[in-house]
Amino acid sequence: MKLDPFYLIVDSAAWIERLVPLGVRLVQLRIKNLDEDGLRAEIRKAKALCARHHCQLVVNDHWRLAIEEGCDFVHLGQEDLQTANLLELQAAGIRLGLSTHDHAELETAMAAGPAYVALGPIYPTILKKMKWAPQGLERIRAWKGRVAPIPLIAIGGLNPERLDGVFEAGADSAAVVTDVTLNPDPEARTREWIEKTEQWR
Ligand SMILES: Cc1ncc(COP(=O)(O)OP(=O)(O)O)c(N)n1
Ligand SMILES: Cc1nc(C(=O)O)sc1CCOP(=O)(O)O
Ligand SMILES: [Mg+2]
Repeated sequence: MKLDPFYLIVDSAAWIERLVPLGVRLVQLRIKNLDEDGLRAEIRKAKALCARHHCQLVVNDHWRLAIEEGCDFVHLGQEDLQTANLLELQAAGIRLGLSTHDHAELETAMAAGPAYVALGPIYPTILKKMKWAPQGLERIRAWKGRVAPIPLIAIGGLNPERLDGVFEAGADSAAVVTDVTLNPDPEARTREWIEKTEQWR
């Protein structure tokens, strides 16, 4: 499976409405702290927008709502994996993206039959506190050897200047939050990411 090399992660359908029409082809809806009705409405809106703009939607964490809303891709971390029902996800035909941060997590992820594996944080991230030190580019190379032909996503502290290194080390896609959403001009930054990743598309 080929994934787009630019993987945008946002925390609302409003962001999707704003940025996906610019040509984003892979987006994750990552919402924390919203009640079930609110989440369902966000997922529904995101799904409709993504369908309209030919963009692959990945729902973070909320796998049961993703099934109920007819979504086809879910991202789970290792803690999420402990409570998710993989058989239910499989029966619903949902593809699974999984986070990894060390070798033990990589073994767990590979055993779950993922559609992609994410490795992070490659560089320091300001989005959330993490217990792992930055992985660095060599770690991408090591992960690639274990994960291929399953796509490998790099995440954490990425920006357009860091993309050459990340892709040369073997990542298939680069995931980003704050470099776009905290940028003074998110639309211009999104266009920059799309252009910069064109050579790997
Ligand atoms: C592409 C991608 N990679 C990693 C993560 C992190 O997932 P997780 O460890 O479950 O942490 P939260 O994002 O849920 O805080 C991700 N969401 N996407
Ligand atoms: C959500 C997330 N997961 C990570 C992991 O390593 O699993 S790093 C990360 C934050 C990514 O945000 P930014 O692009 O702003 O650094
Ligand atoms: Mg999670």
